[in-house]
Amino acid sequence: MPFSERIRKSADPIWKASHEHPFVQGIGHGTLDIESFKFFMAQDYKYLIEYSRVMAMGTALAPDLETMSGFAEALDDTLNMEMDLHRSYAERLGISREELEATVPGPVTLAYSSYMMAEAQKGSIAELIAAILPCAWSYYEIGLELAKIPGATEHEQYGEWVRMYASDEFGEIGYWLIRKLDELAEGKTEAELDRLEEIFLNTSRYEYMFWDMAYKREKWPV
Ligand SMILES: Cc1ncc(C[n+]2csc(CCO)c2C)c(N)n1
Repeated sequence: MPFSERIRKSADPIWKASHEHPFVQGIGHGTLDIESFKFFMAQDYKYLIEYSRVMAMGTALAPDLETMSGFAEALDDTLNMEMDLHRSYAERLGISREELEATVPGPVTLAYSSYMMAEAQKGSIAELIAAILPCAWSYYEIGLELAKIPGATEHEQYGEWVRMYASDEFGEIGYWLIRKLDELAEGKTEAELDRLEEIFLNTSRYEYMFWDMAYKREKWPV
């Protein structure tokens, strides 16, 4: 069994909880409170800045040109395609560019992005990929699931979001990371694989927490 299949299986209960979360279902059915969506997009914008730094580290740590170029491409897609979605939604929803950039990261956003960065700084490309993979892979799965709901891709507010994450272009980034991790997993000891699985499970949990904090518009308690 490829390593990606093993970790996807063990993360299944967490991923199911994310798919069923009222925030995710609310996007698909067009019923999500727009204030929660605005909150999410602003927090996500800050998250994506940190995610981009991790991908830049992946570019620097890459052992060969093919891997380097894959990371550089994914980095470009995040900064210039995915974050464009956030910038255009923000404009439409009345959030200025300054406001977007000045968003204070909430507790989950900060914890999630700091954890990814900490794993990336340990220096192994496999750990870095294990940390960022749930992000790219789970959004594609969610995008595809939501796109099956009648009317979801055409919804006035959330249709564009669903179309972007269900797109082949986003799928490709996820599949590329999966292939890389499977290649890197070959020849690793069971203890090393367990460690990669633990990282993958942790960022899968953070993905769930991110949906939940956006739904509740969670702020710092003091
Ligand atoms: C919390 C959070 N998790 C995942 C994504 C989705 N995402 C982030 S980077 C990337 C890969 C290509 O750029 C994808 C699909 C997000 N936006 N926010």
